[in-house]
Amino acid sequence: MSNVTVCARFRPRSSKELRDHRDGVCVRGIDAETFVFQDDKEDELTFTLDGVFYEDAPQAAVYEFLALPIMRDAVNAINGTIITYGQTGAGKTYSMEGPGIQDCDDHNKGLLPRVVDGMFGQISSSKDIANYTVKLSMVEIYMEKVRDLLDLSKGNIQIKETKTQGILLSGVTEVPVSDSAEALQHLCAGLANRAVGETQMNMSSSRSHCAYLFTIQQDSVKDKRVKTGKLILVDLAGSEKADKTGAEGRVLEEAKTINKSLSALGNVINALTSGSSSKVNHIPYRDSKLTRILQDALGGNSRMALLCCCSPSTSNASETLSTLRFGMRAKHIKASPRASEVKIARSQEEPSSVTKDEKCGRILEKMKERMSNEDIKMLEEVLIHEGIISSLDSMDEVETAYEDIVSKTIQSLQQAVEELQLKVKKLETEKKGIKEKALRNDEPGLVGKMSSFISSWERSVIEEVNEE
Ligand SMILES: Nc1ncnc2c1ncn2[C@@H]1O[C@H](COP(=O)(O)OP(=O)(O)OP(=O)(O)O)[C@@H](O)[C@H]1O
Repeated sequence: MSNVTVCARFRPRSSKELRDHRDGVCVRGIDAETFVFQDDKEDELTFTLDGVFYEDAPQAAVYEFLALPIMRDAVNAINGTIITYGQTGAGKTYSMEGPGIQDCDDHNKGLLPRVVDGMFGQISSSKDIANYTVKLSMVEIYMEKVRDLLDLSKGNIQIKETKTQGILLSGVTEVPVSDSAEALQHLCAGLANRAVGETQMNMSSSRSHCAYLFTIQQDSVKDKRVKTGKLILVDLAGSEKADKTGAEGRVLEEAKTINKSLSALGNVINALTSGSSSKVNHIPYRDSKLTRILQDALGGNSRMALLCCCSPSTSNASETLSTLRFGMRAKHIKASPRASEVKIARSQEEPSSVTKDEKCGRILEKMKERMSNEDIKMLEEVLIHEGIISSLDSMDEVETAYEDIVSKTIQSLQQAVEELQLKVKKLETEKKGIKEKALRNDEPGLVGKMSSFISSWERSVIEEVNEE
């Protein structure tokens, strides 16, 4: 089990911060992993993360430590996710993209162009062992809608889940890219589309999440085996609290939606890190589009790196502290990424004797064995009503949704048992108290009456617990 890599990056102070808070720096570096942070009350807190990058850290250092190992694994079919998190203006986009995607000098290039260069570099040095196909998608999540940045006509991409491929963006544009220059060109086009959308919708990129998705498929030259790695880079919306932005009307609604999706991310991380291993812990991935897209990454089947971007200025100390706390929490997620399922290339595959209809039929049969027709109908209605699925076209969806319902049911039953156990404990304490009181009163016959009353009461409670 390897943990998520969590790093902090402090940008240089902006001219405004230098002007307004000349000496106000809330961070003192100790070494490459540890720093001391001074909060609003001037209390000193020591943080140790996997890495910390101070204001003079070059972009290359962030890439080599945080992204390079994940990129290498993705080319070897181990899924990876790299996320930048932090308040608006903390350096997320600078870290992710640099000052620009194309035509940027080598020194300032951000993680994204470096990942693209590194990925195609590695692919070209592995050409004798496998043929690679890389596909690129780019989406923006704004007000809980997923927009295709490579085709603006697709304004509401649906998220689906399949057993074999995990989370999928249904119908999203996937452009094949054969080298670094081609990939960067599409990324630039996507970013230009993002800017067009911003103007059309009168919004700012700091209020939406942007995800860059690479699918890297390798067909082994030797045995025609096919492996696929997914690499997702996410530049999150600003994490500042809605009330701090002083926003009103629609902008306030946007801020609340961003906060909702980022707190959904926090809740997922909390659920992943606080659940006892003996319990089936419900993870609320479905609470936001962001957590749903990141489900595979957060759920463990992916390597993950989180860059907590921070301002070093005292004026931003409280936001910086909440960014760092988020990072500390994420550090406790346990990840156990595995290489994607290996399958034989289609041309070599045995012709499948099972048609899709037959497969669906078998799944339905299996479900019918466990449930009555009425139950199945009710389940369908619940799934549609709860928005878990919109129709029952895909059997994969039905299966997943069924598992989701089962897991939710187990969780609520566990909760009910816990509540009943507490109730029993409370009643036992009360019983003890009543017994003691009766003994103290020492009335002939009363103790006998009380204890037979308590015994029958006890029996009825135990029966109630057993029934529930
Ligand atoms: N490490 C750094 N070195 C130099 N300049 C930086 C660094 N990080 C950020 N900056 C500068 O700080 C400003 C804000 O950074 P950036 O736009 O990346 O913030 P952000 O977190 O992406 O904000 P938003 O949420 O609005 O997108 C930019 O002018 C950027 O060039």
